[in-house]
Amino acid sequence: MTTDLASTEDADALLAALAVLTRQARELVDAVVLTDVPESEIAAVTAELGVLTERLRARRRTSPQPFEIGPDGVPRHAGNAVTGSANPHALPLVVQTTPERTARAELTFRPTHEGPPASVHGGISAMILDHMLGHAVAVAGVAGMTGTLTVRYLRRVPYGEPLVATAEYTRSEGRKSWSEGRIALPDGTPLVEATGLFVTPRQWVENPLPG
Ligand SMILES: CCCCCCCC/C=C\CCCCCCCC(=O)SCCNC(=O)CCNC(=O)[C@H](O)C(C)(C)COP(=O)(O)OP(=O)(O)OC[C@H]1O[C@@H](n2cnc3c(N)ncnc32)[C@H](O)[C@@H]1OP(=O)(O)O
Repeated sequence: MTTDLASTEDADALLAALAVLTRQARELVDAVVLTDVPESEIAAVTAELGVLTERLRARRRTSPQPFEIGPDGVPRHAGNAVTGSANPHALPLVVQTTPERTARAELTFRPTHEGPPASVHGGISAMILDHMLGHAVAVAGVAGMTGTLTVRYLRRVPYGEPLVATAEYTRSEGRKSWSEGRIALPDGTPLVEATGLFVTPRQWVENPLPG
């Protein structure tokens, strides 16, 4: 059955409960990646998880929680793959808009993000930078879809250590806007740098994102 739960239950209470479930699901993913229990225990846990998965499937949405303007006036997207409080796949990345209207996020990758041994997968770093660069153009008032993302990997990205991601809008030409950003150590040493070109779809020009 497909049901829009938000229309039948208090939306904020539902989102809060989903956020708790999502954090637990991330714990589960981390536990799966690092578990060293014997095969029989793996099989037993798998069976229990199958039952729990079916309980969640009892009522299904047609798509993840939507992009919307929250009660505090700040845009939120609980279903987003990078920032979503209701998406276990999300880090989640918590992006701040600085007074200078740049994007800043403190983040710590986990073992589940491993690519090369003991390092974060390059695609994961690119995903985080895509979002940071997109946030930077959005808060500059020229939100767009990623057209081109150029990533330069300077140093291995560790997991389990606090890092800082920043991005800023640089310029626009018509519906094309550019931003640049980086993931760095807390002392500012850059690990990965990126430049992005974002294209504002024609229909968004009339109806831009708030910011
Ligand atoms: C107080 C606090 C406030 C807080 C506010 C917070 C707000 C923050 C909110 C939210 C942040 C969200 C951050 C999200 C970040 C993640 C974004 C993604 O991952 S997006 C998914 C991946 N990208 C796609 O799926 C695109 C798929 N492609 C398309 O949809 C189209 O191709 C699109 C829109 C990119 C272009 O389509 P057309 O029809 O508009 O393009 P045409 O009219 O042909 O071109 C316009 C110009 O752009 C160039 N162009 C088009 N596509 C290009 C491309 N791929 N690369 C380079 N140039 C391109 C063209 O050459 C043309 O340039 P010429 O005007 O001639 O100079």
